[in-house]
Amino acid sequence: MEPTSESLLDVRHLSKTFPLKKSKTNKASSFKAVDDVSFQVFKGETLGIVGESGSGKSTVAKMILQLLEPTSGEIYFLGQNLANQSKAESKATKRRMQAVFQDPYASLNPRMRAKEIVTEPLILHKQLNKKKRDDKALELLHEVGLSEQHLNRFPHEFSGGQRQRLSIARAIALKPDLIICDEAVSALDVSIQAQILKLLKSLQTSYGLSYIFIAHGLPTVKQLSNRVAIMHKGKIVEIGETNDIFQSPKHTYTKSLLKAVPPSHPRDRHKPSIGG
Ligand SMILES: Nc1ncnc2c1ncn2[C@@H]1O[C@H](COP(=O)(O)OP(=O)(O)OP(=O)(O)O)[C@@H](O)[C@H]1O
Repeated sequence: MEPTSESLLDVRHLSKTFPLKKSKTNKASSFKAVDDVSFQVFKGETLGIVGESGSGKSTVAKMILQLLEPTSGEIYFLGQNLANQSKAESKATKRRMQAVFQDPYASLNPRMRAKEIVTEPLILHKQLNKKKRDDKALELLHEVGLSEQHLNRFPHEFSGGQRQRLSIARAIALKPDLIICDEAVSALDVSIQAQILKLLKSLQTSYGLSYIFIAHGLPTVKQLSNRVAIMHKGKIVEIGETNDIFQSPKHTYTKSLLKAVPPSHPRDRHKPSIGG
C-alpha cells in the first residue's frame, strides 16, 4: 500500500535490534528495542507516544530523525522513503523535521548566546545572512515568550522552562512540518509544563505543525494529542483517538497506565497512585 497523501509521516514495520556485548559463555546476543512498529502522523495533528522507560520510544524518534539506522522497516516522510533519498533530499527532510529533547543542557551549546542558538539552523541552511541575525533572533524569541533582554544570555543563565522555550525557538526557526518532542516537558514543574504545552499548542496553530509528543505518562500527552500510541517492550500495543484511549482502553497495559494517573479530585488524593 502506498502512503496516503495527507499523511506527513508513515512508519512501517520499523524494528531496531542492538547487539549486546559477548556474555561469559562468549555468545554474542542481541536486543530488539523496537519491534515491528507502524503508525502514521497526519498534517497538523499531534500523536502522543507513551510507555515506560526502556519501551523503545526514543529509539523510534531517533530512527525518524535519521540519527539511528533502522534494522528493518521503512519511514516515509511526505511520501518519500527516507532510505532512498539523495543527499540533497535528505538535507531538506532534516530541515522539515526538528526535535526538542528533555534536557536542553545536552542539546544547546553552552558557549553560544541565545541569539546564536536560535538562528544557527538558518545560517547552516543558508537562509539568513549574519547581518539580519539579531532581528530574526528577536522575532523567534518573541514567538516563544522570551524577550530582548534574553538575546545575549547563555543557556546556563535561563531557568529550565526558559531553556525549553529556547529549544522550541530553535526548532521552529526553519519552519518545519514536524517536531518530535521527546520528554520535552518531563523535567519541568507541573505549572511550567502547562505553560510549555500551551506554547506548543499555539505554535501548532500558527505554524501548522505536526508533533510527535513522547512521554512516560498518559496525563502529559492528553492535553496536546489527537491520538495516542501506547508502547510496551518495543511494540505498539494500542493506538487510537485520545478520548477512546482514556475512556475505553483495550489493552491491559494501557489500563495499567491509566490506573497510574493521579486522581484529579483532591478527595481521592489519599489513595495510592504512582503518577505520570
Ligand atoms: N545504542 C544502544 N545500544 C544498546 N541498547 C540500546 C541503545 N539505545 C537504546 N538501547 C536500549 O533499547 C531500549 C529502548 O531504549 P529507548 O531509549 O528507546 O527507551 P525509551 O522508551 O525512550 O526510554 P526512556 O523513556 O527511559 O528514554 C532500552 O532497553 C535501551 O537500553
